[in-house]
Amino acid sequence: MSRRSAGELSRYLLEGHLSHRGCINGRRLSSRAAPLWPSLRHPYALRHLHTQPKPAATGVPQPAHVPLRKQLKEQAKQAKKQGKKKSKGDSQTVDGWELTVGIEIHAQLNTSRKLFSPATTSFNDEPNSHVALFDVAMPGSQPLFQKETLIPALRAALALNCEIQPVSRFDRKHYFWWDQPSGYQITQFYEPFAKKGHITLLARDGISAEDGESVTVGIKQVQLEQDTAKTLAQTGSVHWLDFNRVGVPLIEIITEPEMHHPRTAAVLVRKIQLLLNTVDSCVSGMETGGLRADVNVSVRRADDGSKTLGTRTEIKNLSTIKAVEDAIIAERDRQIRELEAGNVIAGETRGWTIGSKETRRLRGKEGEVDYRYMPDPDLPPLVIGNDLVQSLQQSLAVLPDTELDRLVMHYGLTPKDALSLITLDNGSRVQYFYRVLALLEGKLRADADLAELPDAASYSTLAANWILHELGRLTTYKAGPLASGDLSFTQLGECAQVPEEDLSQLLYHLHRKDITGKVAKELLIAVYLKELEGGILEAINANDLWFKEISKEEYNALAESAAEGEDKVLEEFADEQKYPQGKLMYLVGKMMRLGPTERIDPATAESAMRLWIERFHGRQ
Ligand SMILES: Nc1ncnc2c1ncn2[C@@H]1O[C@H](COP(=O)(O)OP(=O)(O)OP(=O)(O)O)[C@@H](O)[C@H]1O
Ligand SMILES: [Mg+2]
Ligand SMILES: [Mg+2]
Repeated sequence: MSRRSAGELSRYLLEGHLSHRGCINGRRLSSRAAPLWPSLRHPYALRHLHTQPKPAATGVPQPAHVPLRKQLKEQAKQAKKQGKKKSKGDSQTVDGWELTVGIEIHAQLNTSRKLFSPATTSFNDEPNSHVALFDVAMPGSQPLFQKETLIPALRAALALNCEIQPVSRFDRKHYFWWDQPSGYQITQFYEPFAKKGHITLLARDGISAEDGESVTVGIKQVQLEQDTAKTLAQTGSVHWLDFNRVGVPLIEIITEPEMHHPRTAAVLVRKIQLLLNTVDSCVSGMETGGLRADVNVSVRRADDGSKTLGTRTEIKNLSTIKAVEDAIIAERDRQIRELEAGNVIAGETRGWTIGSKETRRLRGKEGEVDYRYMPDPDLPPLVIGNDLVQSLQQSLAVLPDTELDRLVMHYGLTPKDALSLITLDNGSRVQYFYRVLALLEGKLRADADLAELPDAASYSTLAANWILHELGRLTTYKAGPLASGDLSFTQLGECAQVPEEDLSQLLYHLHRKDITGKVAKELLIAVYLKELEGGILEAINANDLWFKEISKEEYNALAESAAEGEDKVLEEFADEQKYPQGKLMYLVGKMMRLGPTERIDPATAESAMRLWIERFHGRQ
């Protein structure tokens, strides 16, 4: 259940199980000795650079990032809206046409080194402070493959069910732009390290209803490649360059053209993001620019008997899941309009701006010839031993589908809560859940009052509910003392704002009904605001917050008082098959108001009210 650290697995590799012959005349260049590469601050400094549109756009300027949580919220809102609509109004299909989508995903690997230089990867440090000579194509420098970068890449390929190739090679893909100092990107074109994988998308993942219960999409290949420098546009025609990102290892995941509905394509991107995160291949997702998607779209008439797909256009650099769906819909509709008007579709690269309705042409689609692919003569083949592959396969983290099943079956969570837990905070929230649960379980086990451990679902759902909803509520305040920012979790699931020990102690007393939900919520806020002097127990004792529940007789008397003058409401329960929950809650609410609220347990009050109703109708 818990993750293995990258370091632990790296040690396996460093023991020499990866056959690596090094690079021709490879020279180790210390990252400390790397020169500070000056940013280009003046437009004239760019005079030797092409100003034609950039032909390949793996690392073009970053559009505004939308936090994952916001993306999920937006998606939920949209799904709700779409759920209410009749399928006719849904935009997943167009009568008479078939859509085909294939996706390329570029994801930054979770490594501390660049792909071909010993410079360390860094995204928040001073610009140009992590740059080796090779990264800026300094004459005389040569690539030196950093074998540790292979570990997260292999984990990703295994999670995508790929066949790992024992021998793969690196190629040069040429294009000229200021973010690529050597004039070519080193990638894997002819012989990638992983091929023939697949991923299964399920109805519960949110695929389009037209795809039924599940759809399996082939992964054509996964290849290793370099990222480009980051361009920071300034006013006028000035661009600043940060070479910290140049040479950072990426994987490109290429799917087969096997998706036929926009939402299913968006779900694929989200699921791959979750998968990469779960196996620690990538730590940053779309929300921080660590993962970007290019979508390839074509249409053909539904009655087209031939096996040939329509001409594809490619929309580059989509940075949110919603953008994937929206851009596909817009491009599909544009292509259909063109074809219906008797025009042909030109193979081209197009762009998409968040919030717009139309894709826009960027340039004609560059092909193999434009890129002048050639094997990189400075890099030997990459030879991957089967023992390494097997070890990584065995130590692979539990994949999201299996984890979701377990959260639902064993811990009793709803699929929706289970999915939220797994998805939030790049998978750290579910790790926090396990940490809290382990402590809570320990406390329940040590509880001398309990003859046996309660049903796992009873305390797991309580913990999940608090970790998702009550913790979530803490950070929704825009003003006041609670507006102290988002909760932050480490990758292993530690949370400094609400330490697991405090939350588990709080949940332990809540589960035992030692304290009320209201008191528990106040204690949580106090923990978050760091207002507690000692721990939870000390705070309960010091403020005498223990729940002093009223007696059974008092519950019954309260039920009777609440029912007084409510004959009309009570009649609604005449048919025992129909038990109007809203009316029942109305009566329970009345009980709470009539009695000493802080001494009443709503669940026990509900049972007392039910009993009273049954007696009223002569059924008990
Ligand atoms: N007719 C089609 N309709 C929709 N998608 C297609 C079609 N033909 C190919 N694709 C998809 O286009 C993508 C091609 O990606 P690939 O990386 O192989 O080539 P590329 O786009 O030319 O390269 P790059 O953009 O990396 O320079 C794949 O995801 C594939 O499934
Ligand atoms: Mg590609
Ligand atoms: Mg492409």
